[in-house]
Amino acid sequence: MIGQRRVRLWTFRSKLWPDWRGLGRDMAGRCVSGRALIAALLILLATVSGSTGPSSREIWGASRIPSQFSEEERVAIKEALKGAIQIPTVSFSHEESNTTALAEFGEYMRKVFPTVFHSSLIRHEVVGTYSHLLTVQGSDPSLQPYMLMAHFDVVPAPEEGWDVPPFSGLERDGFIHGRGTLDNKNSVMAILQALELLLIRNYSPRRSFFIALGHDEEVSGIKGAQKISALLQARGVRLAFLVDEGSFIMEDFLPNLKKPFAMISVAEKGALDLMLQVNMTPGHSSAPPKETSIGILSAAVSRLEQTPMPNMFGSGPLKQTLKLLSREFSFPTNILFGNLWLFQPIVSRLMERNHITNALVRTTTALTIFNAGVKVNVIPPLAQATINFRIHPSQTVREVLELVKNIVADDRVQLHVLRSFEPLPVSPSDATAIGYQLLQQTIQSVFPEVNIVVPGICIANTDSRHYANLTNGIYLFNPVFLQPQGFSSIHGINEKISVRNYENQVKFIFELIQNADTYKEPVPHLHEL
Ligand SMILES: CCCCCCCC/C=C\CCCCCCCC(=O)N[C@@H](Cc1c[nH]c2ccccc12)C(=O)O
Ligand SMILES: [Zn+2]
Ligand SMILES: [Zn+2]
Repeated sequence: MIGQRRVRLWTFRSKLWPDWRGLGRDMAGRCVSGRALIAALLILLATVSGSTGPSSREIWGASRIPSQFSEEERVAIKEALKGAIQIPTVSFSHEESNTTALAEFGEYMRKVFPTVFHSSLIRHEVVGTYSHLLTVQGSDPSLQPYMLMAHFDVVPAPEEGWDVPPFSGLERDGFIHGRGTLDNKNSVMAILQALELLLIRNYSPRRSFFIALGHDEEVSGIKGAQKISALLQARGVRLAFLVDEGSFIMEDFLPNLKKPFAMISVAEKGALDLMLQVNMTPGHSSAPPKETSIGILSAAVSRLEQTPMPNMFGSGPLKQTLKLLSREFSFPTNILFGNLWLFQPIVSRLMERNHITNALVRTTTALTIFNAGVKVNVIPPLAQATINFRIHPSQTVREVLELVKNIVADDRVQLHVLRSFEPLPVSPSDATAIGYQLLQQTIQSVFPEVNIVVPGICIANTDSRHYANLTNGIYLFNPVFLQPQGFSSIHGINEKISVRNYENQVKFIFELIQNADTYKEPVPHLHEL
């Protein structure tokens, strides 16, 4: 079976080792004939054909299907994404979504990926009316399954400000434009596309895996991801790891760092939606009281905005992120990041300077809704404001509430928790963490220009939290290069993905699935007593 031939290449390579160090010499150091040398090289080439770089050859060591796609396939790959963008699968609110489009998207996937949806290895279920669960049956039941996740609902996209209509899927200057090209139809389509291409090449996976495609992630995944998770739990499924959106290959996010780095988020912030409310006696605006509901509420809200939550730098995965990144910087940042035991106070302040890095070091406070008043000459009785806090992995909902009470410090301001959830536990990123290791190795082989892979924090929330009951290995990573401008386009205007980025995303998943099948647990290091 293709992909199942297990060749311990490193053993093979170590046998050839003397020749590798001194090409053209045999094990005794004598010169070997040109023909013998060519023969050895040919055997070696045949064995590793299809691997994408030296690192993948060394690590995976099995015969593989190369992630090379024909011209015709490359056209089909991008056209499939364009078609997906044209279906306006908008989640407007918890109550309202474009259900016609959600259903159409299901039909579209079946049409574009016929091999996936007709494969005898794959069980397809529609969950929560519009979400999709695919169970891909591997040949080796001793291997623990994993899950690839994505969502196909999108946030609304009014046309104002867009260079091209947001649901056109137009290709211009090497980019496919439209809502969902980064968040997150790219992942839905890339996962299915990679599997389609593998199946067409008769690949049959060894390790079982699930593909979970949510239809309501943008409104928190209660009807989709949560239901899929419950279904899997009822079936007794435990996952080795899962991969979802939430982080990228970052470019130009940190001053003085020009080289891209891949950030795999291993932690996701918690959240607290808090409504502040002030009730006062209504009256005629011609004789206003000294303080009104609006004034009292505004002052409280302003105090919250002006008093940032504590800087938590030093606890959580960020220290490790910067430590690993330090060698990518030049002087003096390399010294600062590399010696946090000494420079932590300075670095933690530096991180606060930019709104994105600030979100990595603390619980953020975002004033998002404000309501009061109905008429210009009426003092309103009621004023309400809603604040969205994103909770740092080292804090809890209770701690944030306590801090809020102390900052507001006014009994006339009532606090109502609309919704809250704790940060997700930090997933492992050590040498034994299969999900992290697989992602890291696949990044290194598919993107040789990316020097470094670091664990990070996801500052937003994803559907993955619904699966925390099934695994402790939750990894958030999209194999796509992202610049700050691209980050602003997510939920903003002019969201787009380059054709090259998208092709590489397909290639990445094509490789990842194969790597998951050949992954070897690291041998535990034995210490001498
Ligand atoms: C030193 C490193 C510097 C690197 C900087 C990092 C920059 C961050 C770059 C990218 C982050 C992108 C995050 C994308 C994921 C977006 C997911 C999303 O938009 N979620 C929404 C909706 C949502 C989903 N589940 C829930 C649950 C509860 C509330 C909302 C949601 C969101 O978070 O609001
Ligand atoms: Zn998303
Ligand atoms: Zn989103």
